[in-house]
Amino acid sequence: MKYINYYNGSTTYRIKKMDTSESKYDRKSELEAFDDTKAGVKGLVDAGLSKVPQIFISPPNTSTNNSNPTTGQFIFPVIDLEAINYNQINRKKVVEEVRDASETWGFFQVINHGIPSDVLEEMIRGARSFHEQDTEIKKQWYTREFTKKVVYNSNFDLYSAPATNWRDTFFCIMAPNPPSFEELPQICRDIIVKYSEEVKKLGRCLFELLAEALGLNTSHLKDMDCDKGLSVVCHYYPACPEPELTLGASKHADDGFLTLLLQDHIGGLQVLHNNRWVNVPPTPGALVVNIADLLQLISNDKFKSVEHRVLANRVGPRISVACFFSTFFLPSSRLYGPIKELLSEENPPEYRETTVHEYATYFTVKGLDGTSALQHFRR
Ligand SMILES: O=C(O)CCC(=O)C(=O)O
Ligand SMILES: [Fe+2]
Repeated sequence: MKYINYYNGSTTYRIKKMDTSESKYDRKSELEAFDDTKAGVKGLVDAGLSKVPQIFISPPNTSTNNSNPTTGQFIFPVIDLEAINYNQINRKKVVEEVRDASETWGFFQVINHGIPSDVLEEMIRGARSFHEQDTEIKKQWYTREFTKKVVYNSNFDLYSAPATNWRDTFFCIMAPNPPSFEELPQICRDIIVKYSEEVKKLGRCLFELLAEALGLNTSHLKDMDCDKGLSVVCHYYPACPEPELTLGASKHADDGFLTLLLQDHIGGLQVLHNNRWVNVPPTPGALVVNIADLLQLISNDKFKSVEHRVLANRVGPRISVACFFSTFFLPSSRLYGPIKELLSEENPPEYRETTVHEYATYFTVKGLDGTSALQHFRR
C-alpha cells in the first residue's frame, strides 16, 4: 500500500493510495481517511496530487469520456421571460415554450429572468470564496448530519456511491426557516441571503408558468407548497489531473420539485436527451431550470425529470450554485401524488402517494448510483 502525505496548513494527514497493481483495496478505510481530512477533493488537489485516487475511479460501465458530446444537433431550449408581463398573448407563448421544454427536455435556460447579473456574479464569487477560505475555518461546517441547516462536505453519498465524485459541496437551507445571519459563514452570508431572496421570487414566477403549462390554475403548484422549501447548494469542482477516469457528478435526476442552477463559464454539465449526452452551454446571465422527480410524479409523467451529470475537467475550479425547491428537511406528513385534475380514465395515476421526506430519504440513502429513484414509487 502506498501513502500520500497531505498537509492542509496545520496538520499532515497520511492518505492511503491505491497502487493499480494491487487487486484489492480497502475502499471503506480509504473513504474514511478522505472524510477525516475534512478538506474535500480540494484538499487533495492542493496537496499536489497528480493521479486520481482509486475511490474516485468510475466503474467501467460508466462512460466518462465525452464520446458523443452534442450541442449543434440539438438546440438547447432558451426561454426569454421578459415577455410574460407584456400581455396575455405573449405570456401564453412563454407558457407554451415552458410546456414544450418541460415535456421533451426536462431542462431549459431562462434569460431576462429578473435577477441582476451582478448578483449572479457575486453569488459565484461567494460560493468560490467559501471553498477557498482557510481550511481550519471551513472545517467547522464539515458534517454528514443532514438535520443541520448549514452543511459542508464532499459527496453526500460518500459511503454508498459506487465511485466518489470529483467535487465538494456546501449548502444552506434558506426557506421556510433560514438559519440566523450569524449561523451563515461570514465569507458569503450577505450574498447567500440576497441571492435566496431573488431565487424565491423567480421560483414563484416559474411555478406559476409551470402550473399554467399543465393547464391548472396559476397558483395550483404554489398552493401545494412546491415553492415552500429552498436550499442553496454551492458546488466546487477542482481541476482534475485525469478527468477521463472520474466524474464531477455521476448521472442522476434531482429529487425535489424544481432546480434552478447557476453555473460559471467552464461548462461540463450534460443532459441525457434522446439517449445522447448534450452539453448545457454556459451562457452568461442565464440560469438553467430543470424539472425534478417530484414534479414528474405530481404531473403524472407529463413533465420529465431528466438525468444529467457533470464531467471532470483539467481546467478548474468550476463553480455552480444549485437551488433546490424541496421541503426534504421538514418532517411533514403532507402527501404528494399525481394531481387529480390531470387524471382521467385514459390517464390513470402512475405513482403512489408519498411525502417529500420519504422521497428524499429514499433518494439520499440510495445515493447517486446511476438508477432512478422515481421507479420505486411507480404503481
Ligand atoms: O454543477 C452542476 O452543473 C449540476 C449540479 C447538479 O446536478 C445538482 O446539484 O444536482
Ligand atoms: Fe442535479
